[in-house]
Amino acid sequence: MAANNNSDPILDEGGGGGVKHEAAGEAGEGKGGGGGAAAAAATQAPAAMLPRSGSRPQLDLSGAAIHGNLEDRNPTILLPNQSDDISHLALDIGGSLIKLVYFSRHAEHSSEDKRKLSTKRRLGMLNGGRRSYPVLGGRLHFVKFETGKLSECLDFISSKQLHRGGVDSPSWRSGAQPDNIVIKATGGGAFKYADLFKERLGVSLEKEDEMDCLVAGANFLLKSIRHEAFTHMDGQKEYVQIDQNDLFPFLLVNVGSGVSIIKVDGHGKFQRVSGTNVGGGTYWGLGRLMTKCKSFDELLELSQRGDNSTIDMLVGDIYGGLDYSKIGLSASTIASSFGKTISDDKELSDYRPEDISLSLLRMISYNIGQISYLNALRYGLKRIFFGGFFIRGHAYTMDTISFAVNFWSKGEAKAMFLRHEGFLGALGAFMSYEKHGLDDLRIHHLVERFPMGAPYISWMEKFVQKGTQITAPVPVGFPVTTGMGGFERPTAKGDILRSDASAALNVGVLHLVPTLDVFPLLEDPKMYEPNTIDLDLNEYKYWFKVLSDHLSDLVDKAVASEGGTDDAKRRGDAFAHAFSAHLARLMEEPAAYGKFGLANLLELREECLREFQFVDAYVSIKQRENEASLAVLPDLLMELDSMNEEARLLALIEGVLAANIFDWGSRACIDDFDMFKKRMLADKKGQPYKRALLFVDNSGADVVLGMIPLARELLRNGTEVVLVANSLPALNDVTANELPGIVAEAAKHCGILRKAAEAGGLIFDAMAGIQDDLKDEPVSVPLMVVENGCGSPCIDFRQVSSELAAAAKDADLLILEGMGRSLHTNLNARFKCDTLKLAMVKNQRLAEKLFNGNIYDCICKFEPVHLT
Ligand SMILES: CC(C)(COP(=O)(O)O)[C@@H](O)C(=O)NCCC(=O)O
Ligand SMILES: [Mn+2]
Repeated sequence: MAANNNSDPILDEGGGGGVKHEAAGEAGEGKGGGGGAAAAAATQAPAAMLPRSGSRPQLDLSGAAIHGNLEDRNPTILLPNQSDDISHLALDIGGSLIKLVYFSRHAEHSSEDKRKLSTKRRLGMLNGGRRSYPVLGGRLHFVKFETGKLSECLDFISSKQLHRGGVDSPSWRSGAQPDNIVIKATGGGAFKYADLFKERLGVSLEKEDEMDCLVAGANFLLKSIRHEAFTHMDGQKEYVQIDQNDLFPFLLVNVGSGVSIIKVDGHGKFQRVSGTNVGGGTYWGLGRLMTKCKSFDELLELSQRGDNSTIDMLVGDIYGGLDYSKIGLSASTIASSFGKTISDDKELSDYRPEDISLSLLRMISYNIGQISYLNALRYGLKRIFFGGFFIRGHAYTMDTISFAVNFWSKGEAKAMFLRHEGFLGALGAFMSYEKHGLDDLRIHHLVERFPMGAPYISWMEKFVQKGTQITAPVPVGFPVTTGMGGFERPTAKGDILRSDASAALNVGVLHLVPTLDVFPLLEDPKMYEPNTIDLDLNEYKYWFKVLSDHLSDLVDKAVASEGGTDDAKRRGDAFAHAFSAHLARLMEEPAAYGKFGLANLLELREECLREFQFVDAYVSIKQRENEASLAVLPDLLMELDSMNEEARLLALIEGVLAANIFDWGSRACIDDFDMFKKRMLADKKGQPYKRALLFVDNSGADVVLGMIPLARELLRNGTEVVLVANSLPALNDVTANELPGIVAEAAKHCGILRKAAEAGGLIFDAMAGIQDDLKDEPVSVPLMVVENGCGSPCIDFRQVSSELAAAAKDADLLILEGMGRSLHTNLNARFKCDTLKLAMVKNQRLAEKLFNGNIYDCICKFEPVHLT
């Protein structure tokens, strides 16, 4: 074991073997050992600040100027000399693997039509008359290659022109030659392969210190990604909520080819306190010699069928099958790794490769766990984060390390793992660019997506090549024999190595969306959890079945929405495969993509459709239903107007529920209508709500005959109404783009709606001439439309559009409608203003589970603030 001295051998080449590159979110099998010279001499590096050196590609800030009002929260910054599509690439070239992190710019070029501009102005978002401009918006991609296959990596960079700012950059289009391009790189390979990069790509590698990068990467992940760190004990993965104010100090253990142990005290403040030369490279190297395995993952896979008791000398072997309980050791505890082989009269070939692999894995994992714990003890640290590609998301490895930390610390210290385990160094190198744009990012600006399409080859090529192979394997169970001091066999669930397709899917693409905000009316954003029910394995199984059962119908609709062409059919097929693979992967390991609730699952389906270029699967169905509903709206409005106020309010609420598919025979399982009525009609007569945000759900009857008449009633009472709709299509939900057209049609039959829509800038003709002058008093309170920032049937209030956040500032009533927004999510969410949740329960199981009720029951849940 390496101690904390300067004599650790420097580990470098871990060897290659195995298959091609792997990209986050694409099919591809990761092979090879851990990262570079991380276990190099355990020098007592002084606390260091991460250096920031300038190099290209970077933002060209020359001539930068703020336009508009200097007091704006997000003032427009114009960079006249900056090309639109910038891209950064950073590398961590380790002994076994090359890790790439690259950024692609995807600025939101959303059209700023008259309606949007008018709404933004009314919401106070356009002080100074210019819209705010996202200074940074784009995607962070994570890709890895084997160091032994460096030329594949170079081909990848070259094919995507990552070294020149991406395929979309103007310099690439104009065929300009790169001159003096510098790419940030860390790991030993940054030195070793510098000439090759210059020769093949014409770029210089600017070396960044490996430890600096590891720490910067880990700190970024722990600060910015909600579900990054998790514990793994006895097969159970549990995500840990990191308190930003109580993160430091911690111990960071990076298990690459070798192991670095770093005490982290803050951003840029750390000390490499130890290391060990017994790491991933050791496991892979010894394993390869002893088993003839061709790849790291093959070796790891072998271990899962292994029985180490044929090789390791156990306490029971020494004590005649008994525990040595006086010192807390069970009979199954390993007394001496490989100890049994000394007394056997056997050759290497007499041992099963499976058993050898498991003995090796246990020996090395325990050793890493133990050394880490001793260093934690040395500095009084309770939290140890493990990273590096040795871990490989492998459940048994994590369980073994956790066991060692827990066992030796008697439960005092906690082992935690990072989902982006292998990318710490590359991320840190990325962050060493002078302008990487990540500094100001907050958790709510990042959305992780799990695309199936590869960045390397197009999804179409991939599916043509791989066809139905893109499925996840069926998990296999192992006997559980956990005992005092250890467990004999791999017991962790999900310890099956994922197949080619799914292994790559643990880390998604990080979308950086600076326009997202936390909804300001959330009572306690830190405690907020959007999902109403926790998906345990049974719930997962149930919803997987629901989604699988709906899949072929959805594919039919999606294909029809694109004209039923051959291309659409192929994409439909590919979508079905991809989504099924996601489901299979999650079924195998529900926590694979982070903490994943029903809302995430429903959103994944929509994202997957979008990935396969289905813009709006329900487009024609929505249109048909809108037209049919608009045709009966005048009669409904007439009927409502003939009622007294009290009867009308009841009819309106019932109408919303009915249109959300209401069965008249059903009962209300939560019925706060009287309380709502009291507030609306009796309590504060003459004191109407100032502004109501109505979160609308489905197209057709739901919005036209349900929510719009309810909005009209509020407007009639003098309440400003903001209709909040999806930014992107999801099922048959109405979108913010579609709503103004629907409102304009509805307004043809109703003066209240017309005046309010004019005042809110939804109808322009009648406003011609006075539109741009806000000094003119509108004749009615306004009716506005804002997008919610979502493309899902549910809503996560931690990440909403800045438009919605602005609209919320003056709101004193929220109405959440539909199952997705008020039942699957937000049923238990508390807000800072009165809230009405309206939904029809369209699922028997949920009705029973949540309310002991029945399908088609309704909820009308009113939560006035003064009662909370
Ligand atoms: C499909 C939905 C998520 C759509 O959300 P909604 O429009 O109801 O808000 C929801 O209606 C639902 O979960 N329905 C149950 C589907 C089923 O049990 O088959
Ligand atoms: Mn819906």
